[in-house]
Amino acid sequence: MDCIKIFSPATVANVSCGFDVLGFCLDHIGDEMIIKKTKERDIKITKIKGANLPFEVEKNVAGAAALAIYQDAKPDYGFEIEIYKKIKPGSGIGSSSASASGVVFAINQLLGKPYNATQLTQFAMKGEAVASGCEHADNIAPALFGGFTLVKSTQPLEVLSLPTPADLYATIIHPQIEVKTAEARAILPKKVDLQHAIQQWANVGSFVHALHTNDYDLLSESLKDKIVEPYRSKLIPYFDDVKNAAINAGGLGTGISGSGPSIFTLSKDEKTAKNVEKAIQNVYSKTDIKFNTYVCKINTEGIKII
Ligand SMILES: Nc1ncnc2c1ncn2[C@@H]1O[C@H](COP(=O)(O)OP(=O)(O)OP(=O)(O)O)[C@@H](O)[C@H]1O
Ligand SMILES: N[C@@H](CCO)C(=O)O
Repeated sequence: MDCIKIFSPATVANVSCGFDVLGFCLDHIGDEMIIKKTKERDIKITKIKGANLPFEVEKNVAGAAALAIYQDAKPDYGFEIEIYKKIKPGSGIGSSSASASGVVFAINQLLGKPYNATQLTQFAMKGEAVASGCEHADNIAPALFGGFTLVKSTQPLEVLSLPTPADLYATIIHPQIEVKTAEARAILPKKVDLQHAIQQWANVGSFVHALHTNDYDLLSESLKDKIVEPYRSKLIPYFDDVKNAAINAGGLGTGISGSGPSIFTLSKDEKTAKNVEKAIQNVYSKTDIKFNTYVCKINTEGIKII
């Protein structure tokens, strides 16, 4: 195989209680990428459509991730990358991660699949660091593994695949403002209150248990964030109104998607997820902020060849 076209999905990181460790993968929202083998032994980005992003390999997360896997594999050929961006950079639904994880998935296929998903996550993290200034994997892991994931540790990297309850849906609202991950990380406190930490790790444990037991009530009770949301919600206009509207419409829980500004709500069926969509559209349609909404099933497959 000399050329491959892939779909690289959007993802929701943090999932309220699991800052930097929990994430899940969305269906139908995602970027497309075409990667070709070339005779020249280097990495080139030849086309970017849909967003104004750097073509310099080291400055583009796709380029930086591609370099990481390329320098490890040392093939006697190179790769050209075409990026068709559908996920707006700075949206909070894993735009940078879609590029980083998509490119390493595609190059691995062209190399004959020598690497496993954990090794690919490690390479993609080098790309994610270009966007956010630190190597976190909570968007990359769900894109590469599919479904819900928990990043148990980054050094050494260990990713756990969690079960996905069959009827779970996500509603996303993306207000058209940009929140850069690097900036949303910079406003966070370096130390946390012990009482808040106790509640937070109880919620992470409960959330993981709820996924294993299909316990939607427990899942709903665990979707809380005492540590990060109080700081970041200030960057997202009408966040509390969206949260109240989503819960009143039957959503299980609402939180900031990744570093925002997108907001996610989990629901226990598609009908409720669509009612949540209407309710949150109603909040933003009364303002002058442009927005998009999506209702997605949880994507258990992750990145796929198209
Ligand atoms: N291929 C790429 N795709 C997306 N963003 C890129 C890419 N290459 C470089 N960037 C830069 O990364 C930043 C966007 O990444 P950032 O992590 O801030 O947003 P996000 O991925 O949408 O958010 P989140 O990680 O919270 O879901 C922008 O500054 C953008 O210019
Ligand atoms: N865990 C990351 C996800 C965004 O890339 C954060 O919230 O900063």
